[in-house]
Amino acid sequence: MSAQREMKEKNPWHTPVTIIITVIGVIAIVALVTVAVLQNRPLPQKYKYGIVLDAGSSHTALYIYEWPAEKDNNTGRVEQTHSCKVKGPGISSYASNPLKAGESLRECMQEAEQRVPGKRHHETPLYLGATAGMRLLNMENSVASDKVFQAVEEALKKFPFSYQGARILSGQEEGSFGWVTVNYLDDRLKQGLETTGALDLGGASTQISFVSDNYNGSESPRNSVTFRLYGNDYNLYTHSFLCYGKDQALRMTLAHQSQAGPGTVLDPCFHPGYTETKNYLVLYDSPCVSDRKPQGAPATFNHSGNGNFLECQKNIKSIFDFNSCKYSQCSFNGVFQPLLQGPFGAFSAYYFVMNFLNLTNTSIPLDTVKEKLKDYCATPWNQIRQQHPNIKLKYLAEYCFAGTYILTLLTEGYNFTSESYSDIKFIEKIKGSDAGWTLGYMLNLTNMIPAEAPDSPPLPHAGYVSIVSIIAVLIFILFIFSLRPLWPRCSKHPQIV
Ligand SMILES: Nc1ccn([C@@H]2O[C@H](COP(=O)(O)OP(=O)(O)OP(=O)(O)O)[C@@H](O)[C@H]2O)c(=O)n1
Ligand SMILES: [Ca+2]
Repeated sequence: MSAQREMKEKNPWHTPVTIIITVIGVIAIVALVTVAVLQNRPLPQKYKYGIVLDAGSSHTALYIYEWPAEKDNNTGRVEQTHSCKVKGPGISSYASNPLKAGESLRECMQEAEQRVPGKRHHETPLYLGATAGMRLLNMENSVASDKVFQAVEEALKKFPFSYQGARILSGQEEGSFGWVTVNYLDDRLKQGLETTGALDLGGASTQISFVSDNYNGSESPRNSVTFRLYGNDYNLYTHSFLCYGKDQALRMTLAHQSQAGPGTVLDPCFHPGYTETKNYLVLYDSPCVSDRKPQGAPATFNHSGNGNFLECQKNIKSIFDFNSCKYSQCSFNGVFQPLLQGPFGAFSAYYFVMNFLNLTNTSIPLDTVKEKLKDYCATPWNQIRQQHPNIKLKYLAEYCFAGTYILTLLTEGYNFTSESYSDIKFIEKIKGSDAGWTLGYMLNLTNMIPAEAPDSPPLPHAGYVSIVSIIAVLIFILFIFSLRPLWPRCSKHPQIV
């Protein structure tokens, strides 16, 4: 018994000095780590907001973007939190009743008022950008387009946001901001990775934008846009084809066919059994076709389908000029285009159409895609209607044309081949945000992408805390060892006295 007590008394860790040192040391480490954690804890997130209205030719959509308030220009953090599709047609369709254009936006704007926290309203920038529909209206009747903008402006100013103006985007802006959006959302800009090209198909115009190594902008300066983003220089090729959006391309194809003579148009791009009476005035009411209006045409014509993919493709090709090119290489209509390069994201109507047709998988060989489309076009209209009772008839009737147009534009127009077709991805959203020009437009106008790479802390928060803790423990152990002379002597084999 007494020998055991002796051993206990001689245990060096049980001397008062070491116990006090240990307690003080533990308290010091806990204090140090707590201070480090508290000091560096991310502050409770506060968000800022931005609103962009995309006034397209076929419809207007409102997008709300959100980003952490303290990280305005710190990369890849802006996200779309809400979108609202305005009921009715695009604002350019209200040329004869501009007030209605303003009114049409009210519902989505009220939704935005609900979605953005009240105390942020006054500092939330609100932009409206109009694209090809307003470009065409402006060409046709600039007084009418000014009136539409006036009405839209008055309607938007009634809301508590920071209204930043409504304007028509140039084709270059539309194309290049779409490219910025896609590459920003994919985190390609910040990391200086190979970029993704952008293909946007709207109702009235279409854009192609990509970076190509063999293009420095000198051959066709009007197709060149340069950006310096996060310390990298980009020389972007971009072109917008006015009138080559899905709806205007359909008009041009129809106009081409109706030149054969008034009466009935038997259209291979529409399903067998499809038949509608259409108005010549409506068909030719666009600067894209107005010069082709036949003389002395009757008021209406009968538009019927016979569903033939190859014939449809032939008709569609007739709206492209593949012959004139004063550059080293062209896409079509004498427009310069450098060699295609890299992956491409194809969005808007590219996605709507190919998604409907179940053809978004581009690893399917192009020939198989064409076969499937051929079968789809040949399917009787009655059967199509029965299979898709919930799809808007106007869209439904046009998917055969639209699919054929998309393949023709990509392969004959932009020169994608059976091989490079698989470089295209049909996309709707990237990480929850819609692909389109709106996000890139807002990032640009709010200076949210810095020209130079931002300074970032060398370590993430968790790494920092771990390193501080490990170092603190090491210092403590060293401290204990430095006190060795104070340790009471201990012997390995305590002797029984
Ligand atoms: N589910 C849908 C939705 C739209 N569309 C078609 O897609 C085109 C509209 O594409 P969008 O990108 O919305 O065009 P806008 O932005 O309105 O037009 P633009 O960019 O030319 O101004 C229209 O032809 C419309 O018929 C479709 O086929 N299926
Ligand atoms: Ca568009």
